[in-house]
This record gives sequence, C-alpha cells and structure tokens, in this order.
Amino acid sequence: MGGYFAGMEHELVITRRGPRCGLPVTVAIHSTARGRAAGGCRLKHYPHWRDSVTDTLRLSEAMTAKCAIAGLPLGGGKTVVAMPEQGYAGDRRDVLLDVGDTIALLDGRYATGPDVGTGPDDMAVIAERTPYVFCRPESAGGSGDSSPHTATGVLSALRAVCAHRFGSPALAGRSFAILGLGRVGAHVLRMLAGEGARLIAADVDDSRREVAARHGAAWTTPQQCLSAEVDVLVPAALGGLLTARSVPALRCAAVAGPANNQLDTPATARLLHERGILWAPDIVVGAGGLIHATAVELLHESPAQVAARLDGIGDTLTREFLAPRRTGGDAAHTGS
Ligand SMILES: NC(=O)c1ccc[n+]([C@@H]2O[C@H](COP(=O)([O-])OP(=O)(O)OC[C@H]3O[C@@H](n4cnc5c(N)ncnc54)[C@H](O)[C@@H]3O)[C@@H](O)[C@H]2O)c1
Repeated sequence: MGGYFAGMEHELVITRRGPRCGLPVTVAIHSTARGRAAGGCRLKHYPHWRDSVTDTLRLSEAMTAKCAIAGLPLGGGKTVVAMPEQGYAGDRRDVLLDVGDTIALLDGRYATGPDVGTGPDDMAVIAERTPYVFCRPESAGGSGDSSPHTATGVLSALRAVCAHRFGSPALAGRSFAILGLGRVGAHVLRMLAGEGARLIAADVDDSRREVAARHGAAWTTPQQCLSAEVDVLVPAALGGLLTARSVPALRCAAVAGPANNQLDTPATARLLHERGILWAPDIVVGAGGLIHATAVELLHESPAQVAARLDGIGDTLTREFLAPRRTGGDAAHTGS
C-alpha cells in the first residue's frame, strides 16, 4: 500500500492511557500471517507522545521482517510507552502492569519481550497480567539472559562471513576487532578466543579492558578499533557507526556484529559494497537472542531444535550473500 496509506498495513493498533500510570501505551500488531506477533516493549521519551505511535508502527513492521528473516513462525508487533522527559516519577510497576493489561486485551495475538528501556525483570512484572511474554528471568520460569544466545548466533554468522569472504568457515587464525565488550561483546570475545582467533577489542568503558586481557585480546581505543586492519570488524556497541565518514576509514574485509542499526542510512550499504567490504546485516547477525527466547518460551521447542535455529543464522546469511545484489540497502531499523 503506498501514498496516502503508506506505512499503515497493520492488523491492529491500540493506544490508550495506562489506567495506573497515565502514560500513553501503544501496542501495534503489524502481521500475524506467519504466526503470533512478537516484538519488544520499549519505554522511551519522544518529542511528542504521538511520535511514539508512529515509532510503534515502524518498529512493529520491522519485527515482521526480523522474525521472517530469522525463519521463525512468528509475526511482527511492538509495544511503546511514551515516557516523560524527566523520567517517570511514579512506580515503574504501574507502567509495566498497564502494558500487561493492554497486551491481555489481544487474546494471545501478540507477545512481548525486552527492548530499549526494559529488561528481563520487567518481563516478570508484565507476566503478572498476561502469559504472552518472553525473555523472563530463569528464576521466573523464563529463558533468562539472551546475550549468550545472541553471541552464539554471531559466531554462526562469523563462520558464514569467513566462508564467503575467505573461502573457509574456520575462525582460527583470523583477526577480529570487537567494538564494545558489553554483555554480547564479551561472550563473542570469549568464544572467538576459544576458537583460536586473533583479537583486538575496545570499549568506552575502560573497566572492560580486564575482559580483553583475560582472553588474550589486545586493547585499543574505539576509534582505532573501528579502523583496525583486521579480517572482520565486529560492532557490538551502539548503532549508527557505519556512516559516509567512517566507511572510508575502515581497513577490514568484512563487518558483522550484533549492534542494532549499524548503518546510519540504508544508502551506506552501497558505500561498503563499493569498497569491497562484505557487510552482514545486523537484523540477521543479532537475531540469536530473539530466536532463543521465542523458540523456548513461545514455541516450546526442544534444545536441539533451538540450537539448529541458532546455527541457521549462518545459512540465512549465506543465502543473503548469494542473492542478487540490491544496492542502496534495505536494512530495517529495529530492536527486538
Ligand atoms: N543483548 C542482546 O541479546 C542483543 C540482541 C540483539 C542485538 N543486540 C545489540 O547488540 C549491541 C550490544 O548489546 P549488549 O546487550 O551487549 O549491550 P551492553 O550495553 O551490555 O554493551 C554495550 C557495550 O558497548 C560499550 N559502548 C557504548 N558506546 C561505545 C562506543 N562508542 N565505542 C565502544 N564501546 C561502546 C558500552 O560501554 C558497553 O560495554 C547493542 O546494539 C544491542 O542493541 C543485543
């Protein structure tokens, strides 16, 4: 649908003032064509609350693509609560219970998980009002921290990248620059070290230097890490790092990491392509956490089925690399 109705292909959108918190809560279901809609709950301030509705429409549509690319029998949805600029002065539980009640209105057509501004503990509170929640803490019966599973997916992606770029999936002896040693980056570093890779790492938080040292990785500044002469740059911090300014300075053969929304604009994919740098879309590389949590908690799959899905991230990328080239990029900007 284009023109006047562009961006409004959603099956259902609810916006209401949370009865407890008084804040605008929006839940959008973009599509349930492949199955129940899934997508995280974002608590964020916007210039105007109406902007949060627009963002929910965009993010839920991106989740339809993310679930489909990940091969999950799930559709796309999203929850956004427009937060006050100074932060919410009331009880955070009230916000989360209002989110839970709003999701409960949808009779299981949508399930939520963590996103910007929320985490597994928040999911446990939402679950007091609706069972359609994933990524709760293990202590609350959920699948727990997603970051090790995201990292497992990143390793599968890196093998596919190396196979395509260097002719072998082996990680031993290859060089990687990991930008960001947070929850996911630290796991990726540990796993790559275990494979015998050569490693450089950086983080704005200098205390992460100890993590690098523990796994025999060289430590550098974020700027030098970005332009390090390595086989693969692994962005594992914030998004937006690939820009018309940063791409000319890259000295890697490929970029593949979990950081969301790595391209500042979709057109930056063309700059990477022109420089002969293979870029693995973060929507595929970073999907491991979403795949694990939804496969365990929503689809009730066995450990072997879940492991096969995580391993499939590499196959998805290989298909993407071998598909006819689209220039200009079509990355969806999304969360989880
Ligand atoms: N946690 C998951 O399961 C998951 C899933 C999919 C995608 N992601 C994405 O992966 C990225 C990392 O996620 P995370 O959960 O590890 O986050 P995190 O907050 O635990 O770690 C991010 C790390 O990056 C560092 N950092 C921030 N800005 C930096 C900069 N400019 N240069 C270098 N380091 C910087 C931080 O100090 C922190 O150590 C994010 O973009 C996130 O959206 C995470």
